Amino acid sequence: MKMLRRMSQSLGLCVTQLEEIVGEMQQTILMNHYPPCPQPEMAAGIDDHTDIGAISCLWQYHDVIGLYVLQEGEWIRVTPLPGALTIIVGDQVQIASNGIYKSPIHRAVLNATKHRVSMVSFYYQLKPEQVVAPAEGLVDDQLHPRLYQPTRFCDHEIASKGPYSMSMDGRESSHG
Ligand SMILES: O=C(O)CCC(=O)C(=O)O
Ligand SMILES: [Fe+2]
Repeated sequence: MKMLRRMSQSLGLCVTQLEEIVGEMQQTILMNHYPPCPQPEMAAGIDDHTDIGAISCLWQYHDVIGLYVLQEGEWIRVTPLPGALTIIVGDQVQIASNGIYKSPIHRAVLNATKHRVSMVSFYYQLKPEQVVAPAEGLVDDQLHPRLYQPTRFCDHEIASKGPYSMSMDGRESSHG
């Protein structure tokens, strides 16, 4: 996957290293429909979570805001741009990059008056027993201690209690 190759290079790793660590991937496409709700704060869209796979590519209908990302304790709106995809780093890339790339906590909320549609393409391990660990070149004893032990994708999935995760920062999923 081209994106993982560029990310690998940006970390100073060899071009295919992230792909090798993450392993062979499969893709699942999910369509989300959020009906309008006069009191959006009273309804659940998709609760706070991180995506457990490697990378998610999100398309959202450009007219309706609904995706928020948690950054330094604040929920930041992700404004959809016509024709653009939003790329969400998943837990596996956070592990492989030893925490340099962050798998952001995000949520989707309902709109008071408009329908919202989004489509997500999740890329994640084909083999559930694939072991993912931080790239050796990103770990050293002084400045960059190992943040994650080698973890099988299936164990991470169980720890996350399903396809959505809150296990990266020790919080539990309230989703699903
Ligand atoms: O609908 C959205 O904008 C986000 C959906 C999402 O985060 C997900 O399905 O994992
Ligand atoms: Fe998500």
